Amino acid sequence: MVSAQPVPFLKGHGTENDFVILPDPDGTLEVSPETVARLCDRRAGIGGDGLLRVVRSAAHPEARTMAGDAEWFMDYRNADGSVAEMCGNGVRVFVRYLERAGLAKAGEVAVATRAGVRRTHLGEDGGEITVAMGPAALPGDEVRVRVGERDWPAVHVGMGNPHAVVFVDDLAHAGSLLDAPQVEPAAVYPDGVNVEFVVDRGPRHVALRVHERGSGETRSCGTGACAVMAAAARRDGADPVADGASATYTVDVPGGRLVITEQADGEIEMTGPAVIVAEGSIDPEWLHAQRMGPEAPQQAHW
Ligand SMILES: N[C@@H](CCC[C@H](N)C(=O)O)C(=O)O
Repeated sequence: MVSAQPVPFLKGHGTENDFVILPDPDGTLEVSPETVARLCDRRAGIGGDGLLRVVRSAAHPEARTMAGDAEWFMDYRNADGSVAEMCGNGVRVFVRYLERAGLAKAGEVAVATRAGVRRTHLGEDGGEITVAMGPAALPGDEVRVRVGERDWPAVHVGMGNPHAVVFVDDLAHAGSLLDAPQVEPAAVYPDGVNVEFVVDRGPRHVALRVHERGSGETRSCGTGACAVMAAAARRDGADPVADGASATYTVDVPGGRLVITEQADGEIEMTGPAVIVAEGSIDPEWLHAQRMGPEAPQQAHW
């Protein structure tokens, strides 16, 4: 189906991790990886680190089983069009969109994701949003990360999506991050990996740079900040689950600050901002043109 009507979109960010938001309540838009990449292109499209399609859980085959717990499904795509399980900053921006559209009210808002249902707390005042991100998985694999001549041991952390956390002396040692860091053994991450470089700023206070799978270096990564918190706590001799005591870390990212608490039951809670910056419509002719290469099917959809 070619949409003849302008297609509504919004643009938002959380600690400058920015997203194109595509409301599609009934799940009627088929958004190809190529179209996502064009929409996220900062010169030829709208621009973003990723895309958040807002679909009713009941209307999406991957989310139907979660519909009883969460009315809305965050169909997240990276800027290159690839699909990811979870996006921490994205969930906050997604909830901000639901609030703005009158689809959610202050209080507890559940969101279905490919990593499962995530519960969020939305305040009355448009302030920060807290997300229960689930527990971190720390399988203990021996992993190394290399950038140019430097290489470091890394901590494998799962936050619904895969991470390698590297503690470095200086964030500049991560280099330009124009290319993905080399992570070995590659077999630990069959679907690719997000890599966080971390320095200490003070007691339970760290800063990071991140290279995201499918998006390159970004100004923030919410799941990455949670992975960093879990790895930093264990490095510092704290294990909230074993200790029976929560631990809170401040995580500075290039685009702002996130506060992460791991509760004694292992749940990791992330608090941070979420902002909608623009609202508009996509020209249907431009969209259609994205599908008109030599490979384009007769019945184009987007
Ligand atoms: N920026 C996101 C993570 C987005 C997905 C990631 N690039 C992946 O492929 O796993 C966040 O805030 O968590």
